[in-house]
Amino acid sequence: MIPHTSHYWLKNAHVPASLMLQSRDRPSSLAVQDQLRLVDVEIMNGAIARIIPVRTLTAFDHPVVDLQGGMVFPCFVDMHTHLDKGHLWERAPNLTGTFADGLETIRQDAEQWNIEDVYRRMEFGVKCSYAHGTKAIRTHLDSGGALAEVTLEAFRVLRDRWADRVILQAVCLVSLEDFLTPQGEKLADQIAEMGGVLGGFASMNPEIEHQIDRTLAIAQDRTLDLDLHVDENNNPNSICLKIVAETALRQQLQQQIVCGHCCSLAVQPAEESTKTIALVKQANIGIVSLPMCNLYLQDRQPGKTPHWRGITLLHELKQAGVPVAIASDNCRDPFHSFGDHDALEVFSLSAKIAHLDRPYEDWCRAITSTPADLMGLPTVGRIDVGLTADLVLFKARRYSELLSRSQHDRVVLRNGIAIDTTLPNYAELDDLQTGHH
Ligand SMILES: Nc1ccnc(=O)[nH]1
Repeated sequence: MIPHTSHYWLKNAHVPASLMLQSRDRPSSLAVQDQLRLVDVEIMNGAIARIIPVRTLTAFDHPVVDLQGGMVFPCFVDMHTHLDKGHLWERAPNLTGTFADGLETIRQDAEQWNIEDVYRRMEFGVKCSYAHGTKAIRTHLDSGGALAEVTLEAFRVLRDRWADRVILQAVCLVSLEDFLTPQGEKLADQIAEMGGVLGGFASMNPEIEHQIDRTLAIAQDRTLDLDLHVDENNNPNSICLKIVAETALRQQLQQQIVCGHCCSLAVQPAEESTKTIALVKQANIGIVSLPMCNLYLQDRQPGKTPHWRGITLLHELKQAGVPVAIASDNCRDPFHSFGDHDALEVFSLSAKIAHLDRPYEDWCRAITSTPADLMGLPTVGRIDVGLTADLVLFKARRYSELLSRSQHDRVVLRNGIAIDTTLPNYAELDDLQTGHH
């Protein structure tokens, strides 16, 4: 379908207005309900050369692909994953599906992790992600004790081998109390050396204020951005997000903070959550929600029907001007039995879980330009003249069509060239599923 030439046109493309800077002054050509613009896009030498309203040109002097109104997205950004844990469900299933058993199952399995095992499972995840149209991925890496040697090294090799296809960012994942110890300081140094992001798991305990204070100070010292797991529970007394925001304001922290999960915000009284959201906005914190994993883990009690959806206050945060992203989180591991690293599936399910369809507005930014900005990648996740032609082309012409099918026949362009979107075969990992146990 895409011509083998470096100069061609994509004609009749429906592009979300909010993903194009230059779209703002042209409301007349929007497909109003879904806020899409119908445009012709000129691709030249791997980049976007021109974007013009349809029927501006009557003749084209280069090959033309007529998309017939199909939607075009920029390549996706998946900003919260756990590639190191991925694809070990068969050897480490979570038999109750609870968060506590997820933690314990991983703790046991990780005793046997080595670089090859972690590398191959991580690369499997990256292959899926790339084939689905993702261009940038941030992964947390379990880094407690000796694990850091394994996960950080496997990550470095993966990042370098995939550098021409996927931008990979690493975040360490330890309990925040580790940052009160010399080992935590050493980990922060390693993260700084590899250009990573400082992360950890915050949960309520008598020392939490001190732990958060120290973690933020360590990041400030090394000019590291932060990406924390906070309040991944349904306990209204879990207020780590609020403490992070207050601490950042008090320290006048300059680094970008992202907080993931923030589930308990949704079960707090409105006067509490409103105050916290205002602090989050003031502290310039970005929020990433993990709707698929939290739907799986939250409110799980064996034999009982779940009552709540596990997501944070996506709408209220966004209305307050807080950058809100959504991401995959865990795939086929003890924290989430499913998942294929498909950002479109994340968006599609999130639209249904969180009602991102009333209206669709600019929610498409939550898997594209918003996480790109939070990851410090201002040219990724949008469609504009001069940017690389990294695009995902769908047959679907409207959101109702886009979000009703898996879109497995999508075309992914990287540098204007269609890539092979074949997914890796699960059998590639068979020898790892039995090797340890
Ligand atoms: N949701 C999660 C929490 C902590 N660790 C994970 O891998 N996933």
